[in-house]
Order: sequence, then C-alpha cells, then structure tokens
Amino acid sequence: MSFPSSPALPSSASGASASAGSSIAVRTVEITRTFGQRPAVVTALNRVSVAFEAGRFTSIMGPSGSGKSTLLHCLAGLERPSSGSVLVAGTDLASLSDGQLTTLRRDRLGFVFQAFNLVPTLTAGENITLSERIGGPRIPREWMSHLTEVLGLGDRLEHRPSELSGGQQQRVAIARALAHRPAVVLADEPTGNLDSHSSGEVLDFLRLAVERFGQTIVMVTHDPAAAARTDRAVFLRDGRVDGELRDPSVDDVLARLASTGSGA
Ligand SMILES: Nc1ncnc2c1ncn2[C@@H]1O[C@H](COP(=O)(O)OP(=O)(O)OP(=O)(O)O)[C@@H](O)[C@H]1O
Repeated sequence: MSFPSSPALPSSASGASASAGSSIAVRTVEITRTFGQRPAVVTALNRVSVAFEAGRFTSIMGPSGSGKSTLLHCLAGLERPSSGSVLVAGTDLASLSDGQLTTLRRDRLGFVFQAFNLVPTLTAGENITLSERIGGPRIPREWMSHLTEVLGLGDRLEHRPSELSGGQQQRVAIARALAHRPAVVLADEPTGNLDSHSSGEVLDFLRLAVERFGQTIVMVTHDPAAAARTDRAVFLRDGRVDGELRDPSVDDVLARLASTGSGA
C-alpha cells in the first residue's frame, strides 16, 4: 500500500505533537474509581498512575473486569474519578466546568468505538466533519482530503453509513477521530466488530496515523494481535497497573497474559 505524502499540518494542530515520545499527551495521577455504596463498593480503579507519551500508540489489556473501560472513560472525561487527577495535554479535567469539559472533549479528544457510532442520517463526509458542525475548530479542506485519501474513503464521502461495510464505517470513524487533530485518540475495542481482514486494515490505519501524523492513540483491546501493533502494552489487573511491554510481539503478549493467568 502506498500513501501520498502529508501536507503541512494545520497550525491549529492541537497537541498532536510530532516529537514522538518526548512529551506526555495524557496522564492519570493516582486515580481511584469506585462504584456503589458500602458494603457493596466495587473498586474499578485503585490508585492508577499511568502516562501516555505523545505520538505513540499504546494498548491497554487485562482480563474482563480489570478496569480497562473505566480507565478509558476517565481519560475521556466521560467519568470523573472518585479521587486523583486526569491531565489531558496538561489540563486537569477536575478543574473544568461541565461546559469546559464538553469543549475539551470536542476539540482535544477523538473517539473510536467498537460500535462505530456514526450518525446514520449524515453522509460519511458529514460524519467526518462532525466536530466542526457542532462548533469545533474548522477542519482545513486540504487536510480533510488528504485524510480521506489516505483512508481510501475519497469515493465514499457521499454515502450514508448503512451503505458502507463495517470496515469502511470504522475507517469513517477513524477519519472523524483524526479530523480535528486531537491531542489523543481514545479507541475502545475498535476492531471488536470486524472480521480479521477489516481488523488488520483498521490497525494499519491507526498505526499510520501514529507514524505519519504523530497522532497519540490509546486503545483498549482483548486481542494480542492488535496489542502487537502498538508501541506499548499496559496491563491492568484488579484495577491496578500490572506491568507493561514495550514493542510487544504477539508471543510476548500471550506469554504475559498466561504468566499472570489473565486470559484477555
Ligand atoms: N457503572 C458501573 N456500576 C457498577 N460497577 C461498575 C460500573 N462500571 C464498571 N463497574 C465494575 O468495575 C469493574 C471494572 O469494570 P470495567 O468495565 O472497567 O472492566 P473491563 O476491564 O473494561 O472489562 P471488560 O473487558 O469485560 O469490558 C468491574 O467489576 C465492573 O463490574
């Protein structure tokens, strides 16, 4: 597969630092998240401190119930931790009002979900520019056309989601997540609903976004093959960070999961 070279990044490139690995895009400091009341309190996250470097692709793995989704939701500002801090591009989410948090989520974060979450009544192109349509920064058209060309969507922009395959819908969702150059893209099992061919393609595009555009991506996955496409796999267990692997291979990840008995 060959791709055209990237045009100059828009000056509004908000936080997608090109200096891979040299700065922290998002971090948690000692976050704890509990659900419920005594005596039935569930501690989903227990004093988790983890930092995600700018321009890197990180996966979060761990057994069911280990806290992966709760961590991603806290990074996304969808859930507030019971204690501790979440900092996105240096901003402590706890210091923001609800309105400020909504704006930060629109302008500085991108999301890719297992269920695509496209707006069914909008075309692919309209879905991709959704953040602009709801008041976010203007998406430069040169960047938009480059992005859709790289993702192989150039001839699909007038189609509605129901007219696209699952893999194509997820590519639209990725384009939407990347369009406003967020500080971080948060991906929750982005290949969970796809066949292995489409999964491979989606992982190729996420990888490309990191390498070509310096995008920071944090992805929850159960799939060792998906984790092996990332720069770093962080393992959770019982709401705590339980080690990590740099440049993991599938075998590394499988061995790691087997050694802790944490079949993903
Ligand atoms: N809204 C909630 N109310 C009560 N308990 C919750 C809530 N959300 C999560 N939990 C509990 O917190 C713990 C962590 O859940 P979480 O969904 O973060 O795990 P996970 O690692 O993402 O699991 P899975 O791989 O199955 O999606 C679990 O024990 C779960 O039951």
